Amino acid sequence: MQSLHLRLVKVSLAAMTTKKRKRSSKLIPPTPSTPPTPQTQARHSLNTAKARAWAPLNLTQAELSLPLTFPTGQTFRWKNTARLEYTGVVGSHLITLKHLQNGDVCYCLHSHSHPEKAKTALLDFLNAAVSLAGLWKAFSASDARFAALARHLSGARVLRQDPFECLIQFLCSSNNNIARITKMVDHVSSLGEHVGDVGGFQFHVFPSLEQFSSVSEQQLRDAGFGYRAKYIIGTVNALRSKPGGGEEWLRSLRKLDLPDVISALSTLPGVGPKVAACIALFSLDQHHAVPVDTHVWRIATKYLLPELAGSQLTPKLCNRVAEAFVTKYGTYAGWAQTLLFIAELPSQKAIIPSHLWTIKQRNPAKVEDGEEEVGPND
Ligand SMILES: Nc1nc2[nH]c(O)nc2c(=O)[nH]1
Repeated sequence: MQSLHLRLVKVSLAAMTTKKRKRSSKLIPPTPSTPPTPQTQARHSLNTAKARAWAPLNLTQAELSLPLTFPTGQTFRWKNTARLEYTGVVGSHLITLKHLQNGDVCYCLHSHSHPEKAKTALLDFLNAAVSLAGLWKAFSASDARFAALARHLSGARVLRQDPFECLIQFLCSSNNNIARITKMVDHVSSLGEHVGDVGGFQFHVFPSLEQFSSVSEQQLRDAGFGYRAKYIIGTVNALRSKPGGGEEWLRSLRKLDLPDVISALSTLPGVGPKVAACIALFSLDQHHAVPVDTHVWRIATKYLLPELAGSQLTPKLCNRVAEAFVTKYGTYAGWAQTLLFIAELPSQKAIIPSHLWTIKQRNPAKVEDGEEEVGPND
């Protein structure tokens, strides 16, 4: 478990290059939405760091590693609130998860209301019904490199996020790095109801589509969102025009087949094939969705489709890569992609033997570029 902690420290340091700090500081800190009410204040005092009530979750570290699941690019809402502890909001429930000495995960609710509902929502959010160890055994049997990486990155799980929350986060993610995306997501999150503070972080329920309507493109631009402001507001407007409600429309995509899900998401401003695949995988039960960007292309041309090395990545080749992943790993190919993607993050390099690295040396010019997409520069 010690090595997991070291890794976390590395994640924070990786986000602190001078240039990135300069760019990040352009983002105006979010204004708190509603001041704490007597109810929320009472809620905070229910579970102070000293008097927390922890309960087991029946997930071992091989099923869920918090440091490999939360700060590695699929959600930007969970905070590292203490050593081997992460806190976030699922629905309206403020929850802290932590690893015990033996690696098992336990949880603590910061409110006494609806504990059963909160636990059910948490298990759903964690995709707990899917056996990660079982999947990885199968992936490892068909791929020796996957097997070698899996030994070092045990417990990197795919989440089942709220689709609207996932969509807005990935609109913030385009050409962006984890530190800056997190600031943007914190900013918009502050539009939602404040549910508590833990470890010095403020937590909010993710704002509803209706709450997003109170923000203008200019306000987001002024807050440092750049061109993403237009996409967020355009998407909010497109969703608001859906008969029956935009959040319901998004949730209904869970019942469709992957190509229809990608087509539907692609009608929203700012959603291209990669962002659509991330939303499909991380919130819409599309376990074989495979996000393809330059980082995944590099992995694919080195290990899966060497005959394509040297070609230019086109939308057609993106599909070819996704198909190659499905051929190799099957109906949960997106879960395999997640491990291979995480293995590329520099924050993981300290724990992965160098013979397993795809990139042997980082390109200093790209490291300087704080706009680089989530991936090997994070
Ligand atoms: N597991 C993955 N996480 C991601 N975050 C992000 O921006 N892209 C990816 C990805 O391809 N896989």
